[in-house]
Amino acid sequence: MRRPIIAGNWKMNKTAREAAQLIIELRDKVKDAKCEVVVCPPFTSLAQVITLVEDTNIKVGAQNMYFEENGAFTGEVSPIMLKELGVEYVILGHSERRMIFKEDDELINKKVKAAFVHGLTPILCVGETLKEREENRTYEVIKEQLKEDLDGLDKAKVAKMVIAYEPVWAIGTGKTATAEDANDVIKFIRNYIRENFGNDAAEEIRIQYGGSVKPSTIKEQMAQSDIDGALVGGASLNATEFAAIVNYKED
Ligand SMILES: O=C[C@H](O)COP(=O)(O)O
Repeated sequence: MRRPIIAGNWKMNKTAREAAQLIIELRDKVKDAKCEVVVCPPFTSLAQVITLVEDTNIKVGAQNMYFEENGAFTGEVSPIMLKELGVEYVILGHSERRMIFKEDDELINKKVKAAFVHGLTPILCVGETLKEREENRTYEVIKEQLKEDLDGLDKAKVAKMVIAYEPVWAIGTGKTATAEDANDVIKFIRNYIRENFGNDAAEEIRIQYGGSVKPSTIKEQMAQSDIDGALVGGASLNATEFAAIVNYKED
C-alpha cells in the first residue's frame, strides 16, 4: 500500500523570515496528517526550516541541485550540501527548470542519479505543454521524458523515487486537469515503470499530480486509483490552504 505524499513547492517565494513564519504556522495545522508532508523552500531558507521542523512530521525537500559534488560551478548547490543540512527530497526536472533554464533530459538524468548516490529522494517532474496536448502528443512526450530521465537506473531506485505528473498548461494557471485525465496519464506512467522496471517498482513508486491543486480539488484527485499525492505550488504558500490540502478527507 503506497503512502500518499503531498509536497509544497514554494518556488522563488518567501524570504528567510517569511519562511520561518509560514513553517511555524504550518507545523501545528498538519501534525495529524495521514499523508507524508514535505515542504520545498528556497535554498536560502532550507537550514532554518529544517531546524524548525525537528520533531514534527514535516520533511524538507530542495527545489533543484547540480549533479557534481563540488567545484567551480558558480551559483550551484550540490547534493552533498543538501544532504548534510538534512534535506530528504529534491525536485528535479520541474517544467520551469526545463523551459526557463533550458535543462535537458541528459542533465536531469545526471541529477536524478546524483540524488540517489547521496541518499536524496528525487521528485522527478514530467508533463506536456498545451501545444503538445493539443497535438495529441501527451503520452509520446511523457514516454520520452521518462526514457531519458530514468536511463541507467535500477528498479530498486525507481521504486523509491517520486514522479510528479505536471501538465505545463495547468501550472499556476488555475486550470487543473480533470481528476480522471490526470489519473489516466499517471496510470500510463505506472505502466511505463512496470514494463521497464518490473511490477514491484510500479506498485511501490509514488506518482503525484501537480498543477493548480487547491483544497477544493484534492479530495477528488486523491480518490483516483493511481494518484498518490500532489505537488502543490501557489496554494502551499499559505499555511491554512496547504494544511487543508494535506488534511484532505477520504470518503
Ligand atoms: O511544483 C508545483 C507546480 O508547478 C504546481 O504549481 P501550482 O500549484 O501553482 O499550479
